[in-house]
Amino acid sequence: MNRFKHAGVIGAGAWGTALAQVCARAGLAVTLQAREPEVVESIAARRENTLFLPGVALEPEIAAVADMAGLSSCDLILAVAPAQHLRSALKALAPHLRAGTPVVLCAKGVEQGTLKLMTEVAAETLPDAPLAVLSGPSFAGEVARNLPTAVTLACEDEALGRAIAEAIATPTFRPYIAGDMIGAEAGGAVKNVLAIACGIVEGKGLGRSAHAALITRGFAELTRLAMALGARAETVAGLCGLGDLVLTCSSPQSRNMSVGLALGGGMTLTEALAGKLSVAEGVASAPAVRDLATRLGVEMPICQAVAAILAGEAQVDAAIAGLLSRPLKSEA
Ligand SMILES: NC(=O)c1ccc[n+]([C@@H]2O[C@H](COP(=O)([O-])OP(=O)(O)OC[C@H]3O[C@@H](n4cnc5c(N)ncnc54)[C@H](O)[C@@H]3O)[C@@H](O)[C@H]2O)c1
Ligand SMILES: O=P(O)(O)OC[C@H](O)CO
Repeated sequence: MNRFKHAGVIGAGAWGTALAQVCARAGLAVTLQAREPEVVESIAARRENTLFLPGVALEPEIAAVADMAGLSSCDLILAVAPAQHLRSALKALAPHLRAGTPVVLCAKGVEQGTLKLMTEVAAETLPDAPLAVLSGPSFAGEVARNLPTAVTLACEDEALGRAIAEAIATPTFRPYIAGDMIGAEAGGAVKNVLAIACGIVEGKGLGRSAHAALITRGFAELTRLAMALGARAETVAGLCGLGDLVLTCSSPQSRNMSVGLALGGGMTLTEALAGKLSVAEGVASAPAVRDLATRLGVEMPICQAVAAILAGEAQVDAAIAGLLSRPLKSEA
């Protein structure tokens, strides 16, 4: 029997809307909180999120609300606001959260300034809420259309992790349970920065060999940072780390890879982001990942190069030359 009956989803971007679809298909009542009035209106009037997930017919169980107060009767919350806005979203939720309600963190990023992971942000804003992390290779459009997807559902409380996974699983959406929340969130945050690098490689036409080298050496960076943060190696080798890195570095469907493609093709960052409503988390997380690596003494040359390019401190060609001319070293 499902322990949960009513899911509240914070953030009606593409991923929040896709996860609302998953929860509805899993048999839960769903309230989707949207920041934009036009999203609430389009879902109510047309059963479609015309702003962030156009063309997908939404399940009848999904109700959209503007105010966090609309989530007060939910017994499970999925927090899907972008990483840089998670703190303000959870602060707004706090007065309406029922005691003991688990909060599943679904954003992939590191908070700028504080350099905090999403679990740290949530622990500060909702100190009493049980937390879990949902992360893995999953394009919103594919999940919303019911294509097969597997993700990591990480929770320190194994029984709670299992209960959440059972509540949201469907025949096409398969959460694998893990105990390592840090590994799950570190993988998702760093892969976005690496996807920008992969986009640059593609945009510059550097070839499949360079692409494979970048994914592999990028994974080494991701693993080093995650381990320094306290993650377990087997978590980052799973769906939320390696799996998501492979997906995001392999398809222009990725917003992060698209930014890299534009930069590699000669656009400035401003040009690459112009007119985009959707979020490319790696752009905001790159400087935070770089600063976190410096603080922890972790070598992350690819992420550092991406941060320097995004900040206008390095040109693309010079950054690539810099990476290729690093002293030869042991692969391990
Ligand atoms: N789209 C995907 O395929 C996908 C898949 C997995 C994880 N994610 C992650 O989910 C998170 C949300 O991404 P998305 O794709 O749903 O977003 P999106 O790009 O589709 O939409 C942008 C979102 O940002 C919100 N937003 C903009 N300004 C804001 C502000 N000032 N305060 C609060 N919210 C604001 C909007 O309301 C909207 O929900 C990100 O961390 C992303 O990495 C996305
Ligand atoms: O479109 P992106 O680059 O934000 O990637 C979406 C998901 O994180 C892929 O798992």
